Amino acid sequence: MNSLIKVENLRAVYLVREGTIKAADGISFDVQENSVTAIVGESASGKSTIIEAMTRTLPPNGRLLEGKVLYKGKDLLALKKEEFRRIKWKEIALVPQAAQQSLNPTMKIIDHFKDTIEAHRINWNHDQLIQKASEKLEMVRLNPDAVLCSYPMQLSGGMKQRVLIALALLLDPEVLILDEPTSALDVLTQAYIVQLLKELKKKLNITLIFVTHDIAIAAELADKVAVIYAGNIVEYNSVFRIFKNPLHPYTKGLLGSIMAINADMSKIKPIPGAPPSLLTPPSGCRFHPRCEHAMDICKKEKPPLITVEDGAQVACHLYSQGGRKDA
Ligand SMILES: Nc1ncnc2c1ncn2[C@@H]1O[C@H](COP(=O)(O)OP(=O)(O)OP(=O)(O)O)[C@@H](O)[C@H]1O
Repeated sequence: MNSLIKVENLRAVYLVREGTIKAADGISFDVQENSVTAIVGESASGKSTIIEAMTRTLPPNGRLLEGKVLYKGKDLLALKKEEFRRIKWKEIALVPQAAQQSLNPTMKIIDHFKDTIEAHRINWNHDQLIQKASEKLEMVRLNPDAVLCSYPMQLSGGMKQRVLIALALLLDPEVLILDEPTSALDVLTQAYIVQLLKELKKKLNITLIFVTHDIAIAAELADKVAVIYAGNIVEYNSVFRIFKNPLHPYTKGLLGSIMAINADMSKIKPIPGAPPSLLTPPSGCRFHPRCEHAMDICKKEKPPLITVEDGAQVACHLYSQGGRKDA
């Protein structure tokens, strides 16, 4: 498989009254063609910032300090606005976090499809639009006859999320990026959306990148998982190895916390402490204050993301300094 997207040293911050929030601090990862990549981490770890920086959708107080997002050899972050607009949606589509709220309550669903083609200067006539919109709605198992003439408030949360996925698929993108596609949905609807994304991936041979705070959803859907902690990727590994043989102490902690849902409560092993403030993150490895294996070097030097075995990548001095690897 080829690398379709290569993210290199992405650094993004937010300017706030108190200072600078270092939300994405040197993010690098490759996305293979036709693969599913999950970006996983706790709330406020910087997952959305990575997606927003990659898709040039940072809010007004966000600043991209450096980095590249290479897509088919072009740096998306260096493209002129017009050139980027041509790629966005037609080749790379985004369903942002909480996008359901972006559906205009006064517009029928058909008008949202119409707006999308107008925004991207596509000249379909009304019949073509209905045909394409219906095709995409059927793909997400919605009845076009009922949905196209509905207002958003007439649809459930799960239906709205499926409408958003259908809208994102309208121009047949090669890459679909979804930020928390299952949050704010009940457990059964979450499972339904995950199943649907699996089917779409198979049917359309599309490349998926999605953000979730739920590692169980990543396990279900992803081929590769990027584990984020406090604005850094601490581990980038195949989903199989993340679960079978996680490398980073933080990944192990995350896995310990999902055990609690499925198994014996006495096996809960929460990670001690709390995630740091990204205004004043810890020196060296940002995880060191919570890590039971922290060494002197961890307080001083940020560990680089290194490739260890079978393409697995980890940012931890236990691996880069030849220390204990059985942490
Ligand atoms: N517009 C903003 N202005 C200031 N700080 C922000 C802004 N957006 C995000 N942040 C801060 O940046 C950090 C990373 O936020 P981000 O939304 O990327 O995390 P996340 O992992 O996606 O969280 P969640 O799962 O809760 O959505 C957090 O500390 C957050 O409070």
